[in-house]
This record gives sequence, structure tokens and C-alpha cells, in this order.
Amino acid sequence: MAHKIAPSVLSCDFANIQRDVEMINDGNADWFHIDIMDGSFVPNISFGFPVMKAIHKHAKKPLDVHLMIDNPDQYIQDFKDAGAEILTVHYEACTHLHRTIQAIKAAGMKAGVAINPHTPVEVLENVIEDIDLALIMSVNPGFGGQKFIKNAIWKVEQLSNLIHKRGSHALIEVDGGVNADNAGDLIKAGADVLVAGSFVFNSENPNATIDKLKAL
Ligand SMILES: O=C(CO)[C@H](O)[C@H](O)COP(=O)(O)O
Repeated sequence: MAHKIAPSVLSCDFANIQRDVEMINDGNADWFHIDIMDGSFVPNISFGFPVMKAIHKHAKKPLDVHLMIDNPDQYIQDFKDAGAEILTVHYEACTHLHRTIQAIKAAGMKAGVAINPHTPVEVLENVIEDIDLALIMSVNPGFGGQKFIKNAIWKVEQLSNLIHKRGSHALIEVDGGVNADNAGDLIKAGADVLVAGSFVFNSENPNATIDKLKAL
């Protein structure tokens, strides 16, 4: 399966959201990556439901929503109503992770679990057959534009082995500092979905940059 590119809307021009969403609609990106930050789980606040609904209104591609929030269970139905197709929670933010995954699926969404750079891949062993997506963070979550942590490549390899061993259908997504210098190694290691924020939106021609990442 060819890898997917999910531009992170966090790096778009928020004064021109509709323009940027339509630009992504017109290009070859696969998903919109939506970063929700609560100022508690991570030291930053991004945006909430009104902005997400505005993006959903114009988006012609699935919304891949990454929750960097405490107590995600509280908001599962709200994210479904705001247009999430894939809803990813952090392993580190969930006390009853299996229950949270079931609740996401029961609400009619695909379920993802993200792990921080210091969290070992093994924590996914007991849910790998239940999830649709596993997200390896390649920066500490909270901000766009950070430097890629190389250890993520090794974690992708480990996760790919685990997925094959267990016959899971989970996709491997990588998020943080992704660019043309590391994307090839990530794909070779087994990544299925690359999130890219600043590399795409800070470039002169974002859709040409997406094509460059897709061609690797
Ligand atoms: O989850 C995130 C930050 O927590 C962002 O999706 C990520 O940082 C993407 O931005 P960039 O490609 O600029 O690193």
C-alpha cells in the first residue's frame, strides 16, 4: 500500500483556513491532520470544536484527529459530531485505554493510539489488534516546527514487527519534524502515514511539497 500524507492544519494560516483547506483538497494529500491541545496534557492550546467544524465544512478528505488532551473519554461523541473520522488518543492520557478504544469505535470512528517519544512500543501489545492506527510521536507533543527525534525510526520498525506478528491491520503514523530528509527512512521502516506541518505549510508550494513526500 502506498503511504499516505496528512498535512497538519496546526501550521496553516488561521486567518485563511478555508483557502488552506481548499488548497489541500485540490492536491494529493490523503487526510487532514487535526491537532487538539488542551494546555494540560501538553503545554500549549491549539483550537477546539468551532474551528474543527469550520475545517470539516470545507474538507473533502478524512479528518484524522490527534487528541493531546487529558480525559479524552469526556469528548468522544463531540469529536464525532465535529467530523472526526479517525480519533487518536494518547496512551499516556488514558487510564482505561481499552475502554476508550471501544468507545471511539462504538461512536462510529476509527480508533488510534499515540505514544510519546519516551514511551516504548511494547505498551501497545495488548491493544494492537483492537486499533486502526498507531501513532509514533517523533517530537514531544505540543508544538509544530520541532526537530525530528531519530529514535522514532527504530520504533516504527519495532511496531511494524509487532503488527505483522499479531496480524493487526493497524496503520503506522509518524508525527513531528517529518521532512524530505527523514521521510524515506520512515517509509522504509514501515510507516504508512506521514504527518507534516511546517515542512508543508512553510514551503513555497505546499502541494508540490506533498507530492515530493508522496513520491519517496
Ligand atoms: O502533533 C503535533 C505537535 O504536537 C504536530 O502534528 C506536529 O508537530 C506537526 O508539525 P511539524 O511537522 O511542524 O513538526
